[in-house]
Amino acid sequence: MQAPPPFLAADNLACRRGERLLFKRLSFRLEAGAACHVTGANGAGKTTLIRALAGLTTPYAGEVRREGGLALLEERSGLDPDLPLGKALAFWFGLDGAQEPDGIMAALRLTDLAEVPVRYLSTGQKKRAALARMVSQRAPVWLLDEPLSGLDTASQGLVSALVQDHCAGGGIALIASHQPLDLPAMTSFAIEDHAPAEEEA
Ligand SMILES: Nc1ncnc2c1ncn2[C@@H]1O[C@H](COP(=O)(O)OP(=O)(O)OP(=O)(O)O)[C@@H](O)[C@H]1O
Repeated sequence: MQAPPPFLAADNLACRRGERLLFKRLSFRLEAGAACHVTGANGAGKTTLIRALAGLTTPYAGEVRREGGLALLEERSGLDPDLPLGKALAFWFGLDGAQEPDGIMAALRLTDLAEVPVRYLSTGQKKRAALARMVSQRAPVWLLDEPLSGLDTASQGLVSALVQDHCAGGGIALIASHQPLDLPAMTSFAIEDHAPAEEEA
């Protein structure tokens, strides 16, 4: 039986951190093939939104609904710092049942780094490794928190191409980034547009 088409929806979402209400009345629905860019200044609540969408934090109000598996790219990659990159990724590729681990390594320009311990990798190299892990999960719904940070221009282009391919194949991508993104047919919203009035915050 064919899987139902993926979607990701937020209905009237509100999230707090500590005493502060970060955003409220945030609603959207992303269908198969959609890419959405969430912008916002440091501390505006992008990570909080991503974590709520991933089900890692309980929203203060509202609901998240989703059809389809989820892959999350966040600051922590989960890669063992003491293992060579190839082995650290192979652990996750095994769990994820990745079909083409060599192809994923090559696509993210990691092949030549396979023997380098994860802790020696540069920030950008670690980010590309985390992206490889995410791609290997073959989940239709991608949540990416600051995927461009630490990447040079060429690698930023790589991320855009990956997301574009994913969406062209019927996937969904929600990308939180304070950096500009250039993807065709991408929607976007600023998290500040959902900030509560000062007396509510
Ligand atoms: N455990 C906590 N208790 C209270 N406030 C917190 C907690 N964690 C984060 N915050 C605050 O919540 C706000 C939103 O944080 P969040 O990480 O979602 O922002 P962000 O938009 O992702 O920022 P950045 O672009 O800097 O990563 C920040 O002002 C932060 O200081």
